[in-house]
Amino acid sequence: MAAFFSPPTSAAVKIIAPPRSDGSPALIQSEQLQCVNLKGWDVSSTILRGSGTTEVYEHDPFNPYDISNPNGERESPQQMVQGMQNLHLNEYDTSGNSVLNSIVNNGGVPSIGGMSVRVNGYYSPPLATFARQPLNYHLYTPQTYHSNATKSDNPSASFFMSDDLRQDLTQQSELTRAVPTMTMLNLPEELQGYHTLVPLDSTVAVAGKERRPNFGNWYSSIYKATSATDGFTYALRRIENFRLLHEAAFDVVEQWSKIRHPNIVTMHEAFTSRAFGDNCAIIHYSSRSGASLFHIALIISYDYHPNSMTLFDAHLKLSLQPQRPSNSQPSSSFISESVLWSYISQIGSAIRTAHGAGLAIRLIDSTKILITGKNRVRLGCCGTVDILTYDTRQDTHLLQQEDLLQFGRLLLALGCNNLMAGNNLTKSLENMTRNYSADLKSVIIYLLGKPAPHKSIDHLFDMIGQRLILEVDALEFHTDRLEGELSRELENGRIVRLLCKLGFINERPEFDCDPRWSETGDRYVIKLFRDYVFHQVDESGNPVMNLSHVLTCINKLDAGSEERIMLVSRDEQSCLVDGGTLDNKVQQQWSLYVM
Ligand SMILES: Nc1ncnc2c1ncn2[C@@H]1O[C@H](COP(=O)(O)OP(=O)(O)OP(=O)(O)O)[C@@H](O)[C@H]1O
Repeated sequence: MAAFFSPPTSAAVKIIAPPRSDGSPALIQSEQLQCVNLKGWDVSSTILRGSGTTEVYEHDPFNPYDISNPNGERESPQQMVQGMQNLHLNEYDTSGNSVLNSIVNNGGVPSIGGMSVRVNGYYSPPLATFARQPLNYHLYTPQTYHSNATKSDNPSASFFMSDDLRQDLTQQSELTRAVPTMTMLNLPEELQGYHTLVPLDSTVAVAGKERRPNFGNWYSSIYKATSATDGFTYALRRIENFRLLHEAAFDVVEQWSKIRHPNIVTMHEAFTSRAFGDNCAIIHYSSRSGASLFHIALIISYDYHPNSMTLFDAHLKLSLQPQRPSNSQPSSSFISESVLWSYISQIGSAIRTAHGAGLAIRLIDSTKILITGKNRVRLGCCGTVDILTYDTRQDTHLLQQEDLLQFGRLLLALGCNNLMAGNNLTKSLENMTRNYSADLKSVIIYLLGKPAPHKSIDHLFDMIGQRLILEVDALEFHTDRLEGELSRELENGRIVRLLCKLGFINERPEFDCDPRWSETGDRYVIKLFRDYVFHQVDESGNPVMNLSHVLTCINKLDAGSEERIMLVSRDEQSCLVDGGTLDNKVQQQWSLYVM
């Protein structure tokens, strides 16, 4: 609990009566005090102002913050400042002098980070348990990232993460929690510890649609599934009618699952299953039982990246569509050079890691590379071909050379916006010359060159070093942006915590009949504050639903703003002006009843 909620703040409680109609300070009579029913207030530090200022100290034995003695006597301001000597307002300051220094430097008025803070006896010696006060926590985190959202467009927008990021994250979270619909029948309920299977491939989801082998000669499909073991969501690739002749084919799983790379979709495990009841019977040979008939599927589990799309879908699909009428929008457009360089460095880096581990990707294809964020790509099914072709083992060096060729073909297809670009190399390279730099063309020519001992992915990185610097810069800008977004959410977390505290305190049903509860003391002010924030009405009596007002009020409350607000009782018979002390009241009430 303590990790989530902040300790008391140091602002003093101050109640100031509204001025008279002629502007002169109000005189508070004892009858008026009765009218707002001060019984039960924490008045130990209450200052009532007006002509003939009255100070009232009433000891509350149940209030841990009340520092007055039972006779109602309290410390003088000098004693209070002396009490401060034991304090560290900044809990991270180990010098022991931070508060004293700030008092001295501010002419006797304590200040933190340039802001004056009012000090009362809450921090005096009898309450040593409240000595550590991380007040910095209550200061605003300034926005560090300047987004396009301007306050004038929508004042509350600056409090929240940007719309595009929120939309992305919401969609991802929604897709992660998606459950199968009625049209997704015939899926196993349980599959070796995975459940709630949802097809990710449209060809599986649409029943009766004609299918073609889509993974070499195999039929493949992919499902989102939840693991019963760890509760995480995974992508299960299913290769239909797979014949596992050697258990050793799965050895490669161990190698691939160890590879953690930001541009490789991590493999977790592989197994065979009959749960799908694959409709082609196959012969399964086992040395112990001999040949047998099984309907078996190979299942490989990978990290699930919600809302991802393949490079093919993103860039090449439209180019395959029949020509549209001339007056319609162009069906495809060329990828910008910077995006292509970004793909080169990301995919190149993934290949480099795999080759460094003695592995080969073996399938660098636009339909198997996922875009999982803005220009963020990941190789999607590393290791699957290794399992499928275990029986026809090949030299790793040759396979790695083949990776480079496939990489070159992919770049050519993306650059020419044509899946078949590799079929006419000369024309495709001419195309590239027209649209892209000579450097890019050289990279593609290098990758498409004949396999040779010196040809390697490392050499490719020697060629593109300069471009990598730009990629690193772009990544760092992106990190800055995300950190900026995160700092906004930090503020929102703070607001939610405060709202939770208000919710816990306001109108607790168990005290409903107790007049000393919500209609008295700090609770009453907190209740009126809640009305002030949420239940205002306009001149026509319609509710004011102004989110900015709510956020501003809650932020001011949390920061202990000195601003004074008029709180009016529901019967409009009494009103209070609170001078920025609500944060203490909320904290005290919260601590009294919850901690
Ligand atoms: N690990 C994954 N996490 C999340 N989604 C994935 C993952 N792997 C694939 N997908 C999604 O599943 C869909 C189908 O993937 P698949 O590999 O079958 O490619 P495809 O586009 O259907 O190609 P093909 O025409 O060869 O079937 C793709 O749109 C892809 O975005």
